[in-house]
Amino acid sequence: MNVLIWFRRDLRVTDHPALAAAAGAPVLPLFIVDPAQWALPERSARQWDFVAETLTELREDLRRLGAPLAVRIGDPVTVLAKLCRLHKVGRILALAPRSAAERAEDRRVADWAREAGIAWEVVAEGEAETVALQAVSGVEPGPIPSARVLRLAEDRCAHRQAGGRGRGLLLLESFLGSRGEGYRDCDGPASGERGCSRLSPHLAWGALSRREVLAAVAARQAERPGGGWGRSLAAFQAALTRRAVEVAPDEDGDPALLAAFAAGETGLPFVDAGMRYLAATGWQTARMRGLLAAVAVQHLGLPEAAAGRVLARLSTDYDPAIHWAQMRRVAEGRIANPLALAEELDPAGSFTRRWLPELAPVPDARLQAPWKWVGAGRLLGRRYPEPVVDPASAARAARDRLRWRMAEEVLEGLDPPRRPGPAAQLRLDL
Ligand SMILES: Cc1cc2nc3c(=O)[nH]c(=O)nc-3n(C[C@H](O)[C@H](O)[C@H](O)COP(=O)(O)OP(=O)(O)OC[C@H]3O[C@@H](n4cnc5c(N)ncnc54)[C@H](O)[C@@H]3O)c2cc1C
Repeated sequence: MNVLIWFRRDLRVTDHPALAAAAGAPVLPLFIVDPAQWALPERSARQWDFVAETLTELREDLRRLGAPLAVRIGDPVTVLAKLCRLHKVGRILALAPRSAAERAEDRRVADWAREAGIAWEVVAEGEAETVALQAVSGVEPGPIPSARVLRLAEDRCAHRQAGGRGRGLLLLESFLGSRGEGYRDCDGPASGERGCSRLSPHLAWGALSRREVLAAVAARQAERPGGGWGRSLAAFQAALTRRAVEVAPDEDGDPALLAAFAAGETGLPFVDAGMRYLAATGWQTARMRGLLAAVAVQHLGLPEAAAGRVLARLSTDYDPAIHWAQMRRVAEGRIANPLALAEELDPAGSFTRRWLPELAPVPDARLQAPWKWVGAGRLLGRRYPEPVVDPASAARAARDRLRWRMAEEVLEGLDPPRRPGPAAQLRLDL
């Protein structure tokens, strides 16, 4: 019986139990580009470009094993139905879904498959041997579409990470070989660029499996059990095994504030520098993402969903299963202090100055609060915006809102928002 392997956020041939389960039968490996998913506001061309590069490499890896990847554009059920009919497929295998949207899609596929008399199996992630494949004959691989073909808006990201498993493996090697030693203390926006693993887009799209990265970490731990390496590897392991739960986005917010936040034009220099860095690279450290999300939700009062969509669209590694859980954690967490955090993470101001060249005339002492500078009148509202909120009173208002919300939830008999425990806490300052 011909077997179709449906690739989704598992773009690899190693550690792929669904591929291994199909061994012996003719297989049709498939990736479906669903235009409805790619039209969502949290999706962007930078994400697709990364995926397209990863698919190109996956196609080559699968071709070497014996069955190249087919790529089709369309609604998943329609595409699957057509391919099953054309190529006499009787069984479809896929790895388990990770997000609510994927789980909903799986329910639709299961209903259709039952009606159509096709076996539909979801296989759990895990270790698996890479096996030689026999291709279903007569399948046109089909082009991997460009972002333009998918009608994704133009999206300049000058320093985007390149896709492909090979790139991911190189990052893993350099991280475990040298870059990772100071990982535990690398949460500033400048040090994090080199000191973090930068594996997130590769993990988000499954070009590397979490299991194989954890196995490589364990091997390194055996070589370097203590000291800086020991602490950093333990912290990295904790990040990799953090639970990812999706919280569905639902609301919109004040369009002017949202636009200022998205453009890095809030008038709060460290926040704007962080947003402009994210826009230019598609990546940020966890601590900076926490600050950006916190300022958006707490100080600017933007709904979690609207702020989350802006951050998601700019992130090459957007992963719904991680992203919305983190947004919720930040929204319910401690109130951030962007000025204090700027002082801690960018004490010399070099990161802020690099991404906000218009602040060149502002002296160091006023860099993070240019409205207090005597020359502010020549700069603010002209080359750089006035702050859209006063950080201190916005923080007080956010604290009051959070207290009210907790009180209301207790009155309604619900659990108050859980505060993260010390180990998991985003280190945002009060
Ligand atoms: C508001 C907010 C939104 C976020 N959205 C995303 C997202 O869409 N995609 C994403 O991959 N990460 C997201 N994160 C988590 C984290 O910021 C990134 O994983 C990290 O910055 C990616 O860089 P890295 O690969 O160098 O991470 P490293 O620090 O080297 O960590 C290694 C891997 O561990 C995993 N990881 C790290 N932190 C977390 C976490 N808190 N929860 C679950 N897994 C984690 C990631 O897969 C990451 O690649 C978000 C964090 C916040 C605060």
